[in-house]
Amino acid sequence: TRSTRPQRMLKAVQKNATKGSPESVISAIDYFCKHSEWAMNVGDEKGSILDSVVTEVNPSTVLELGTYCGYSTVRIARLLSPGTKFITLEFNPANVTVARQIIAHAGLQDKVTVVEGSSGDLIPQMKERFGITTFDFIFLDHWKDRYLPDIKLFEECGLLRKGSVLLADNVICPGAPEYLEYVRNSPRYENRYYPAHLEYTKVEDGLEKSVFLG
Ligand SMILES: O=C(CSCCNC(=O)c1cc(-c2ccc(F)cc2)cc(O)c1O)c1ccc(O)c(O)c1
Ligand SMILES: [Mg+2]
Repeated sequence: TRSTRPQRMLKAVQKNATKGSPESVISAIDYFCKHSEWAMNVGDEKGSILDSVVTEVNPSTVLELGTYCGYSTVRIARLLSPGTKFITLEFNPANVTVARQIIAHAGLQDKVTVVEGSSGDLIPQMKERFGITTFDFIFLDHWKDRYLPDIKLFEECGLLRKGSVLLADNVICPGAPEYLEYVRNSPRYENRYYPAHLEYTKVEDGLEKSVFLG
């Protein structure tokens, strides 16, 4: 049967990227998406903004929602200090399989734990299953209609501390209007919008950074 787009992306990484080099894995995926097939990775423009926020926060605990093929997972993991606890959640088991191989090709398999399941089920298990008390940095890039229920879940589960940073992809396209309204109208968050474009296109998109004030 016909291969899937994530499987073709993995083949492109295995063919064109140097094993153990996160930068070459990132470049190979961006090249594939620009010249072969568009895919919903955060991409190079928004990826550079992600890099700058991760570097600024220098987190000890990180959660990513929406691994997909592991592109942003590799971008984040390559910047983390040794000993950082990094967990990424993916709903689709086929994507988990591809992501683990792309992360391994980058040599970053020891830096991150890829967990299969839905965020709604897994977020309440973070403390007991992974020994997390709070997250310093959270990257939201999964279903756009899950951003709002999941940020409320973080609050209810006590997974945020004063200064925790949340960065949300696609707040314009496909859009997360209810999430934006919530964080921008809540006195508990300080927000900043980073204008950019939908990965590999000229379509308007952007990232919203929200700092929890406690
Ligand atoms: O897609 C999902 C939900 S998780 C991925 C969320 N991410 C997105 O949806 C997402 C989408 C776009 C985007 C797509 C089409 C456009 F025309 C414009 C933008 C861009 C992004 O950067 C994104 O992050 C899923 C569900 C069940 C499964 O079985 C599975 O394999 C996958
Ligand atoms: Mg996205």
